[in-house]
Amino acid sequence: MYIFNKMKKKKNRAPCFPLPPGPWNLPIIGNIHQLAFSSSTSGPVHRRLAELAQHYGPIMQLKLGETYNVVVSSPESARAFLKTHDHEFPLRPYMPSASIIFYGGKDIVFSPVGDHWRRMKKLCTTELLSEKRVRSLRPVREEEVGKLMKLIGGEAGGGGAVNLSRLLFAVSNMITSRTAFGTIRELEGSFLPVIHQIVQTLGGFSIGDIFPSNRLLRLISGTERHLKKLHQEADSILQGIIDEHVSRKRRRRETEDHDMAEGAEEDDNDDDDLTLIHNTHTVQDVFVAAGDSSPIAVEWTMSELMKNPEKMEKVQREVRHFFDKRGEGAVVDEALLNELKYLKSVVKETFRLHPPAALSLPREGPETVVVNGYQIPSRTRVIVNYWAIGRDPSHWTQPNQFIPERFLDTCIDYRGFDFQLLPFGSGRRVCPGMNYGTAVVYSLLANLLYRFNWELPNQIKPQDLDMSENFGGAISRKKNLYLIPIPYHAP
Ligand code: HEM
Repeated sequence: MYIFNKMKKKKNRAPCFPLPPGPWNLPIIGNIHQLAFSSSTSGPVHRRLAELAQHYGPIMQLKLGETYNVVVSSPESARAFLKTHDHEFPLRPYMPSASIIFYGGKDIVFSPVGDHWRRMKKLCTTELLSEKRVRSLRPVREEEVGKLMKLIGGEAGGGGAVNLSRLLFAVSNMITSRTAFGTIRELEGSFLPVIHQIVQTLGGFSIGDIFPSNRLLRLISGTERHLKKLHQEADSILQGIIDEHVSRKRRRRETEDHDMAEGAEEDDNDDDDLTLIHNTHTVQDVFVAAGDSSPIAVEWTMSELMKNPEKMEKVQREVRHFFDKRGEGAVVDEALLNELKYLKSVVKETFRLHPPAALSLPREGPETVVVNGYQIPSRTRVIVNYWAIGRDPSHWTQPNQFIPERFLDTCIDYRGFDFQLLPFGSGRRVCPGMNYGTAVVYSLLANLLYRFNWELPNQIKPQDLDMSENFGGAISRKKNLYLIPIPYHAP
């Protein structure tokens, strides 16, 4: 509060407006202790922030180390920051972890809104990840998901449990690999663990990120060394893949030129080449953003369905009835999944309860801004708690219960226009990978539900399934989900 008050005295201010309310803070550490030791429920940061917001309100100030933060926790306040005042918060704060890992913040995620960001985002939304492009990648998804179903079918013979979490992460990265490089890379052993660790560091609450000016702290705590190592590993693997890809393309072009010189017809079917991008920043963004979020969404959906067997039965009935009409054991045709209303509601309900990105990445404005009657000083980090918004009791009845039916008679969607459901964010920094991410989620789920029945191992009762969360850039299950597949329409 002391420093916030000091900021109030600065010249560039709106003196008639108060700062947002917030808990009292200690010198140096600020409110870190309130995040570390909250009163009732213990748990990851997004839960603690939601708990504090119940006391201090949906626009709440927090000082964390050297940083000034405003946490936004209701649909109305999210609308104010992400729509009305969106343009006034164009910057990303300096976060040493992101700067080390993401090439000094030159990528889409960490660069400020400006010409460079606009060019990259346009490339993503209109070309690389557009609806048309995502549709054209359907055969890749269907093939990889098909392989996974065969693998699970093979395992099912033994009657044991499969580590569904691990399989989902692996297949999602296979799909991304083929999408990005046009080929499958052996990623599981080397690259995926590095990407996974990178995602975990991106919560924005590491010691280095809340004391950004204190390099000594980063050196003593070893975080700088750890981050540099992660960056070097990811960069050298990516560079190797990209170099190999570029030379493969060059060789192909030379062969084509040679063939044409010999009189053969030009093969203009460049769609065969699914390659998206040729620079390490963007490729790393794609792997970090795409790699974890889609499998996490499927992992949570399967967990909720296992916990709620009657919902599982209902969604399986819908998927099976729909595809069985097309012949027993039919191919799960992705193009038709849009017609499955209950499956769609199940996915929305999972995004509401378990948004893979529980908190937005922080943004800040160069000027002091007044939002909903509060003064937000320049350079304050604005963090939106998407997790808390999805459970806001003034918008959702029985907010902590898994009730997909609530979406059957509404047109509330997750595309960023309904502020009570923001798993992909909203406004200018909305997720450009939404079409790609949801296509993978629907394809995986429909197949898992159509082809297998599922049981919990070790006589675990549905109500006892552990739903603990990990905190990081994406909120996955703390413990891997193990399930026993029972073939139904197994391939
Ligand atoms: C289920 C899947 C996904 C979910 C739930 C998700 C969620 C999000 C959210 C909430 C944001 C905004 C974060 C904020 O407010 O600061 C975001 C941003 C972003 N996402 Fe996704 N995402 C998913 C899949 C993907 C995929 C597949 C890609 C790329 C292939 C992707 C690329 C990005 C990028 C580049 C940004 C940064 C945009 C910017 O800062 O301008 N996402 N995502």
